[in-house]
Amino acid sequence: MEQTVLVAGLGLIGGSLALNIRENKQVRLIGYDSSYSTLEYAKMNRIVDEAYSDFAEAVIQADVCILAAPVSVTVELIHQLNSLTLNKKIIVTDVGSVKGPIMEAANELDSPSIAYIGGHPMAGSHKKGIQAAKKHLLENAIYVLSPTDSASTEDVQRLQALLIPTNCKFVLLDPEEHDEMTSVISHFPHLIASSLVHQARSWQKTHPYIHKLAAGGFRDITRIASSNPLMWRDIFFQNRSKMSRLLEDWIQEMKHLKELIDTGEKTQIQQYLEQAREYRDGLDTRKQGAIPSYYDLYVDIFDQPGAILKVIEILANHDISIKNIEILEIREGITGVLRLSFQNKNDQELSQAILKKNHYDTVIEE
Ligand SMILES: NC(=O)C1=CN([C@@H]2O[C@H](COP(=O)(O)OP(=O)(O)OC[C@H]3O[C@@H](n4cnc5c(N)ncnc54)[C@H](O)[C@@H]3O)[C@@H](O)[C@H]2O)C=CC1
Ligand SMILES: O=C(O)C(=O)Cc1ccc(O)cc1
Repeated sequence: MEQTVLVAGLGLIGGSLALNIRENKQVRLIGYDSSYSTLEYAKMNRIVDEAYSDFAEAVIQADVCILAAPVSVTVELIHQLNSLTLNKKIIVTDVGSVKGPIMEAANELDSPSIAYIGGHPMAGSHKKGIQAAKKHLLENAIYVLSPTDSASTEDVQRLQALLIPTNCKFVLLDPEEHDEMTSVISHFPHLIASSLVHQARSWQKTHPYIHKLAAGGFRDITRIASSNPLMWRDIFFQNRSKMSRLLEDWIQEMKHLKELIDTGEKTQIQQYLEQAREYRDGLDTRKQGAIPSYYDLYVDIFDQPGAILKVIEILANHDISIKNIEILEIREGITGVLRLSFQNKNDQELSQAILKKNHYDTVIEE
């Protein structure tokens, strides 16, 4: 049976979902966005069958609607749904990073035609827009679903069936629980990453070359500070009370650390670091969470012109796609290390075997 699926908001996440859903030949895929250039891109690249700049016109045709706009816009679109006359049943879901305000609006929907299922794929990237959309973006990621009372088990199963090509893993969660957890492991770390960058930036006035010294650690911990500022501003304010509470806790924690440093409490500082290391090492880094983890392979290379290109070329010749490349500790005249990240274990192990055959020293950290 053919069904019409609407993706409302064709950016990084909406576009990536569309690239998966269009695999299903039983689906007529339509898109809505406020940006004409996005709609044009989606049509030209056959990401959607039809493109609309009017939400109402698009949604009345849909059997399933995926709201993939910023969280505050998603709330507005849900309010808009309440003023429309829908003459057939529709499953509505969203992908918003904060669930509270969205589910509040969804619970106020009074049309009996709407089955609302909150959603949040726990993967993404620092990029934005449809040009950054990728079919494999959500591979192995946790996909949180929060069905309202308006949605039956069959509705949830229908939505899951539509999202099968993404290869994500579904988890049912209460919205409040979701927002508390994501505030800790996703939203708050973004604020801290940005604050660390600001700290380095202000020290640059004293030490103009400070950025040249920034090694792997600083780059790792601040990677997410390169994310989309508009989206994160929206997330912080939509999850404002939880962010404020975490900031309060953090300030107390920093005061405590300052005291330990000022009074020379070496044992306590060491314990603090040991406890953090133990917990961090215990996290299953191979399973995708809010921060996608990749399968890394470390390759020793010599600092010669073209050394990096050679490694990439070898893997490209075997059609292996590298998700991230980082150069660690390259110094003139000595061996350097290349960290290659892959999307899955198979690519990681295959690359190791191929590079070994080509006489490279490689390591996979367990
Ligand atoms: N970026 C990420 O890593 C993740 C984002 N999310 C959530 O996904 C949602 C979308 O985020 P992204 O795709 O990253 O953002 P994006 O900026 O790439 O895409 C947002 C899209 O919504 C459109 N849009 C904005 N205002 C609109 C309006 N009034 N009407 C119609 N369309 C409008 C934009 O033109 C754009 O195409 C957000 O709610 C975000 O919280 C969820 C998981 C990961
Ligand atoms: O790229 C990263 O590290 C992310 O943090 C991606 C991300 C961004 C927003 C979400 O709601 C979920 C995941």
